[in-house]
Amino acid sequence: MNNESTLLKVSHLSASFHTGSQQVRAVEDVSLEVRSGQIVALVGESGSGKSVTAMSILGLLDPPGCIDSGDIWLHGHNLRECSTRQLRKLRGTEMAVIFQDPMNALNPVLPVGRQIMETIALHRQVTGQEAKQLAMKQMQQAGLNDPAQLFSKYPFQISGGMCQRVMIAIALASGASLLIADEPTTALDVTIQAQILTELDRIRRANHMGILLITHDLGVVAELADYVYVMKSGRIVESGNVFDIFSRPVHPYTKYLMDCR
Ligand SMILES: Nc1ncnc2c1ncn2[C@@H]1O[C@H](COP(=O)(O)OP(=O)(O)OP(=O)(O)O)[C@@H](O)[C@H]1O
Ligand code: NI
Repeated sequence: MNNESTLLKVSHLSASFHTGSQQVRAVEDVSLEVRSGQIVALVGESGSGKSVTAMSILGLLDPPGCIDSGDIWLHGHNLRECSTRQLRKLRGTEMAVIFQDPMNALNPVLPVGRQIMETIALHRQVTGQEAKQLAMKQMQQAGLNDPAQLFSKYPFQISGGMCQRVMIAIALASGASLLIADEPTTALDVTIQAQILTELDRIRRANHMGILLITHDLGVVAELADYVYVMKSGRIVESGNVFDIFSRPVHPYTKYLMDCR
């Protein structure tokens, strides 16, 4: 996996929240890399800055949050120099995101099949009929076995696990090479969690996607991740390939995390 190309490179990223006269640093000098086909885990206690890191990469960190310094490169794009409009375009084509709460991430008043079709129509010249066929194909790819039946359902009519699969289908339909998954299974039933994670593992192999996986669950990290970054109080305190991190954690905080398993 070492000779895979670097997809995402974050260097010396700092971000903070400005409220009144106060400035609170949420992310401090974070550097990380994701390669094609790799699952890279970002772990750490609640409030350590994992989501702020993810939102910064996605260009979705809204005021009072802001990036103070650092560089974010995706493919050849310097994301820090992109306009809001360019970033939105990249989110539909180069990078995709799935969140903890898939039901809220979807548009509540649009059938799920349409939402996948819209993504397809964004960057492919296809007829409505072709877009529909492609959407159904992506649904199948994301493990939704009866796409024809699901196509016209609204998000509230299907389960959380299915909503997350729809989000995955949208990510696949976008052709994104980077997927950012922020606690993608936390809100789901335990059995469904495993299925969704297996799905992520499968699509990174099949589609050669790079995945930045934010999770609290070290069991998941051990099973899926190739590389791990450990965050504490906004900083990366340890990183390494998953085998090294688990067999000989160096930083006391990493040891502590391991003991909490
Ligand atoms: N909307 C906000 N306003 C002010 N400060 C915020 C806001 N969101 C986050 N922060 C600050 O940023 C820090 C990092 O938050 P972040 O959401 O990245 O943590 P996290 O590692 O994702 O935690 P969790 O595991 O609970 O999701 C928080 O401790 C908090 O101080
Ligand atoms: Ni978070």
